[in-house]
Amino acid sequence: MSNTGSSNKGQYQRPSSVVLFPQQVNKNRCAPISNHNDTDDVNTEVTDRVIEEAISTYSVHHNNVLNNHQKKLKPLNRSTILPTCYHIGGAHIQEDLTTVEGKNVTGKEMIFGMLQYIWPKNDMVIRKRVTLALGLLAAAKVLNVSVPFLLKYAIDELNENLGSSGDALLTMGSAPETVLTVVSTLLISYGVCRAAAAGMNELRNAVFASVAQQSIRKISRNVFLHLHNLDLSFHLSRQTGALSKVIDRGSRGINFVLTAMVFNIVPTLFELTLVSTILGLKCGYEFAALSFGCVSIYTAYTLLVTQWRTKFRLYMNQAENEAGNKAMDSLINYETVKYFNNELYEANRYDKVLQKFETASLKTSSSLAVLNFGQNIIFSVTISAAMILAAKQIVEGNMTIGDLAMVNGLLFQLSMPLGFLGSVYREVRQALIDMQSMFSIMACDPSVKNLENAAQLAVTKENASIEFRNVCFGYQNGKPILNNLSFVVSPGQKMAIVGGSGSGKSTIIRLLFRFFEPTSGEILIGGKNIKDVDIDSLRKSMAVVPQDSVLFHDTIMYNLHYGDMSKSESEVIEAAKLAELHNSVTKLPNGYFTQVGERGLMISGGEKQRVSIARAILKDSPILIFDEATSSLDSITEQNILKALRRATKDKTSVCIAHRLSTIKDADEILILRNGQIVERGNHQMLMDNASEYSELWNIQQDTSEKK
Ligand SMILES: Nc1ncnc2c1ncn2[C@@H]1O[C@H](COP(=O)(O)OP(=O)(O)OP(=O)(O)O)[C@@H](O)[C@H]1O
Ligand SMILES: N[C@@H](CCC(=O)N[C@@H](CS)C(=O)NCC(=O)O)C(=O)O
Repeated sequence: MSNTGSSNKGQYQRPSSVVLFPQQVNKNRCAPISNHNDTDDVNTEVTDRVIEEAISTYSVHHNNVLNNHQKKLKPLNRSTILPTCYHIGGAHIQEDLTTVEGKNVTGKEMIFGMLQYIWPKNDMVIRKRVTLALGLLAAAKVLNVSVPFLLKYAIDELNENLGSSGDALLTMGSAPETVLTVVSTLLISYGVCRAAAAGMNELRNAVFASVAQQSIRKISRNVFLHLHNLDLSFHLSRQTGALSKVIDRGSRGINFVLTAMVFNIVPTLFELTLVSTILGLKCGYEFAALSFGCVSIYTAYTLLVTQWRTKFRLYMNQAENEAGNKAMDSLINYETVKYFNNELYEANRYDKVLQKFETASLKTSSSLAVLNFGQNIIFSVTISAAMILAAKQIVEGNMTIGDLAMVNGLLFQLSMPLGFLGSVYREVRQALIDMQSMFSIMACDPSVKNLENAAQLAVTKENASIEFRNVCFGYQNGKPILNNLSFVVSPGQKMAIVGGSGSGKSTIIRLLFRFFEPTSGEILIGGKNIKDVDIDSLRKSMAVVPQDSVLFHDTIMYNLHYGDMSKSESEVIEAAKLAELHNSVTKLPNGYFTQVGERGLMISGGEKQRVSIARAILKDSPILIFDEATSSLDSITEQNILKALRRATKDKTSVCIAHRLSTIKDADEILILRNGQIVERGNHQMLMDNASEYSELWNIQQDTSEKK
């Protein structure tokens, strides 16, 4: 069994902040749907990090067989973890997340999934908020539409009461003071309505922000929990970094779609209907047709141009990622670059990608200019045409000058939310793709799951037996790993498993923990087939010291406490003493509150392994499993640990996987495994008495240690 624990040291550590592009700092906000707040990107990074770490700790714990190259986390480029519309100029374009694809999800399922969060069954507070936000939205739109009306009335009032010379003193109707009072009131109302509409929009944002944030939180939590409930095989076959991106983007996608719907698409449609109806009723059907026609042409033009220019953004994002990776790779290889005097070469290589970025970026901005200019022309032509029509009606005596101002105001206001249509379209499309990835993971079912009404496994020291009955297993069809394996470990006994690399030792542990199901045969614990019992209770009955001790990026105390969060600090320290860790920890600058660093890289391999042992001791389960528990220890520590292990395993059933035979000499039974089959079995003395493979191995190891 190879020890991959120490090799973690060579793994890539993501730099905390490498800002390679100044643009990445200049976040772009989509004004009409700006419910991100300034802390969003920081939070995203933190959430991303926490999720990635938790999942990677999970997969690394159980993923000893994957080689280090596969296990390396793909470095996250900063831009890929920024929320939507914080990316350079707006959307990110879908990267290849095929590694995390799950089941196919229909649009209906996605809408239903989304509604569960925005209109939750048992949360009246959220429902009230959504209703209030919609009410505010309708009120704001009505107020907005009334603004041009107030202007119209003010102009008409002035116009009707002024003399033809325009001299205010030569009023034709009411007294000048009265006219002024009426006009002032109308114009003050104009200002109040404008301000009130803006105020209601802000209030609506504030009311809905909490719904959106709560749904993001709930979704992220649910997906996270779901990921933990999925099979080990799911995690082994997927990239952890990509998984965390799926959660992040998917939940943000939902937020984006909701926000775009509630704040942009639906209100704009509402306003369009309102404006067209008013224009139709008040000014005639030509005006209604004009506004409808304008919006239709505008929409078609925007969608077409947006589709055409999306490829420039794709090139830009690709070049950005490439440049980020090149710079990162070059900086990681800092020493190598120096050894070979290749600084200029590296800079030129980097510059080539920057050139690509520059070209794509220029195309993006010039195509944006085309889009914006075209959109502007469509509205300008419409407004001009509408005013010419109005002027004609005024001349014919069917409309007033106030009506002309009203038509202008209504159409101008309509153009405002439509100014972001292209971005909203692009972002919503992207959000739907992101949501699809997330919902399809949510639709993945774990293949190992509890039977309905599965019984709790109640294992005590007295009945803590383990039995493998004719167990066969293979990870892939046609490649058997365990071959008709049978053995029994009685309560309180210590069994050892010895065998070459790849002989299937760790697989036995994975089957015991029910990370996989045997192809045939049965596994019994405490006399119960583990297939029939509750998985949680099964895993509670065993404590494991894994081959690869990966720690959480927290303090030693936190990592030890992880064995059993319900235990007190003094019990944690007691466990650390039993695992011969206490003395090493007290020598550290912050003692138990020393940070262990990402994946525990800041403490030694031996210390990490003792943390694992201590937390297994803390878990205090009737069955203890050691997968090469002493592999990272020097001989002196090993002796101490062995003492500790003997103490820990006293009265407990234990299974020890070991390469160093000295560590399992006292086992009640030793199994020698080859190609998933037991080739020799017996206790140390019995095996030594025969001319066994074990005795040969023992002698070789004794010779080696004597030579040392
Ligand atoms: N998830 C997996 N998918 C496919 N094959 C796997 C998987 N995990 C392990 N294997 C293969 O199964 C075989 C047994 O693996 P296992 O980890 O049980 O060996 P081991 O005896 O513990 O080896 P080592 O001493 O090197 O840890 C190996 O050939 C390994 O490549
Ligand atoms: N009027 C255009 C552009 C709107 C706009 O300015 N969008 C912001 C993002 S919310 C932006 O920076 N876009 C850059 C781009 O589209 O390249 C449209 O309808 O899409």
